[in-house]
Amino acid sequence: MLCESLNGLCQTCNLLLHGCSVLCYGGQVLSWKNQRGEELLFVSEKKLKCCLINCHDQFYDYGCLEGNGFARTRMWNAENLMDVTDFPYPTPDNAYVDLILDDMPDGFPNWTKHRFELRLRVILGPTGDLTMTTRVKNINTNGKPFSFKFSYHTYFSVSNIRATQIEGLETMKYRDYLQDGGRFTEGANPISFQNEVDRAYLNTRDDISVADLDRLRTFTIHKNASLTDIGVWNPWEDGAMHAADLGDEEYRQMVLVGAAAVRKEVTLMPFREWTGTQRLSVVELD
Ligand SMILES: O=P(O)(O)OC[C@H]1O[C@@H](O)[C@H](O)[C@@H](O)[C@@H]1O
Repeated sequence: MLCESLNGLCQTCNLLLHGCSVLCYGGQVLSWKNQRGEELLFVSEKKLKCCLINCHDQFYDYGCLEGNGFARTRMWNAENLMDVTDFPYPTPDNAYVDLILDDMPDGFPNWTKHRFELRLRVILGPTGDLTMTTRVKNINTNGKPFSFKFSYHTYFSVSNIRATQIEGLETMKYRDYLQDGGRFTEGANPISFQNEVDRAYLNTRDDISVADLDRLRTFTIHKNASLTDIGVWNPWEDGAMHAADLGDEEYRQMVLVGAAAVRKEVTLMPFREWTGTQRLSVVELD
């Protein structure tokens, strides 16, 4: 692992020299490349914030908290996790980095009673697979449980959103955040994109694919059982024009598909922990 300063502001940790780079700001994976050195993740040219795998918790119960959680806008620290517990154990042919966020978030009046520890391990495997495991631990000393929801925001780079399909979510139930979170059932075909999509597919299978039909590239997300759901988002033209952190045309080159636990809140008693793992792999035909 090699750590360096980026713009004097944020520390990045590079896993191997070419494969992957992780940003301490927000606990985000900034770059994941294939063997030809091509970037597989989407990075907005407009702002750093819209980069890639955005690991964060959503503490929905607490209305005053930032939308989409606070972990993504906090500085995490690189710190090796000594007790491995449920974390995938790094082997000699893996490269990995451990990040921690355990500060009390300031300015969240309804959250001040709770102390938590968030850890993220990012592993780059010998075949280029990228595994992220997040552990949330309740370290309250006041005997109180807390509840949260969680999602990985994985921004895949695609050549053309109109030639992008998601496979594995057919016939699944989903919440549509563009229709007040209403529940619907997906049709029998792979998902394609003709306009804005902002959904959480519920209780999905564990392997979901994102096919870039123009580039003959297929990403697969493999998730563990504690991540029951899959979030899918593309803001389309109007949404991109109104998003402060996305260029007007950038919606064409990205799709957010990430493992999540949003159907039900996770409730943790003091000193209990929860882990959620997603592994990304890519297959290219040319
Ligand atoms: O910019 P972020 O935090 O990655 O979020 C992008 C989108 O992610 C989706 O999952 C949310 O439902 C949207 O509301 C949100 O705008």
